Amino acid sequence: MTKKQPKIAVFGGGSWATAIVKMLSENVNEIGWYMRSESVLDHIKQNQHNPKYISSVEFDINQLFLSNKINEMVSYADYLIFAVPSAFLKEELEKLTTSLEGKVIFSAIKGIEPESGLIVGEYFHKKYNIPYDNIGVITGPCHAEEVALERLSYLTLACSDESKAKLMSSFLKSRYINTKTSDDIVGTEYAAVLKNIYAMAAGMAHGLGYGDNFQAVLMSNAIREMKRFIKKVHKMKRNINNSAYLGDLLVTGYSTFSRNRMFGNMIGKGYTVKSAMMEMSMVAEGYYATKSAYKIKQKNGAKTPIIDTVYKILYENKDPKIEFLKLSERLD
Ligand SMILES: NC(=O)C1=CN([C@@H]2O[C@H](COP(=O)(O)OP(=O)(O)OC[C@H]3O[C@@H](n4cnc5c(N)ncnc54)[C@H](O)[C@@H]3O)[C@@H](O)[C@H]2O)C=CC1
Ligand SMILES: O=C(CO)COP(=O)(O)O
Repeated sequence: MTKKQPKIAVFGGGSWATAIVKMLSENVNEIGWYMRSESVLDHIKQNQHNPKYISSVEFDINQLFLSNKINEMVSYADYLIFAVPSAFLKEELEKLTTSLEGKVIFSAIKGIEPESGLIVGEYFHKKYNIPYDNIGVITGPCHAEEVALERLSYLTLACSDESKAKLMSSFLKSRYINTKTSDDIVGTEYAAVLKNIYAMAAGMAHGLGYGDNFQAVLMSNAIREMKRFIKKVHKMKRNINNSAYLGDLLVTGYSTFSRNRMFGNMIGKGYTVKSAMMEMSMVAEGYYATKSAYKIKQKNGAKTPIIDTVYKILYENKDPKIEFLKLSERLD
């Protein structure tokens, strides 16, 4: 007798949730997809694509179980993938009346829940009593736009229970998606959060007129800073040069698809935080992450000149030009 395949659902209606549903649709017969907007769901049902995010991706509606009722979707699924921006996670989860007991939660969110200052895995563990063996992370250098184009991409699936990481890997792997598993759920999550801050720094530098030579030094310093930071929060043997850490830093720091880089670029060019936010139709997680990461590093004493610089510019209204001059003297 073949083992029953667990039911899987994606929570979120943005670019990344849409890309994840696409990747799953290569392997999974029925995928649950929750998002808040009923009108977007109706549009998907009628037109087979998400009207707002990576709308070039076409879905086979027969493969989708669509709902804007979060409790209905939680009851339906065994494996829950969250791809809601971190700033809205708490608000979404507060709608839950259905228990999360026994569910396996994978976070595809690359951010820190702002109110608690916790990475998403820790948030589910501490606030919803989910055991760490039932928590996983979907990460890696991967932009939703390139998934839509079916350009070869690599994901890392992290979970302390290797069988769950492998199962998630089998759901996502395809002709254009390669997967790898890891047991570093804390380190991979922090890396995914921090690289957004460094990508904002890269964007700021570009907006200020620094060139490729400077960016290479910035990225080289960023990976060392990331290593120091992660070692303070969760010491274990890891290779920081792996794709989930260095790879994701590089794609976000260099890609024109990166929203964090775009946001930083606007700040470097002289936009205020408010005007840069208004200009963006998508989420730059690094903005929120900077505040949380700065607080964490104040507690653990990690040396983080790049995070400090970005924090001063975004939250203390300091002049990017002056702060980058000071930073440039600290880089090597
Ligand atoms: N876009 C990408 O290539 C990747 C994104 N991620 C991560 O995925 C997460 C989601 O990002 P994207 O899908 O790219 O975002 P997006 O910018 O494409 O979409 C924003 C999403 O936030 C939702 N939203 C806006 N206001 C909301 C509210 N008040 N309550 C609940 N939801 C609200 C929108 O409906 C939309 O679904 C982020 O943590 C991001 O770092 C991770 C890997 C790749
Ligand atoms: O995480 C990402 C790529 O791996 C997406 O980065 P941005 O949110 O900056 O677009």
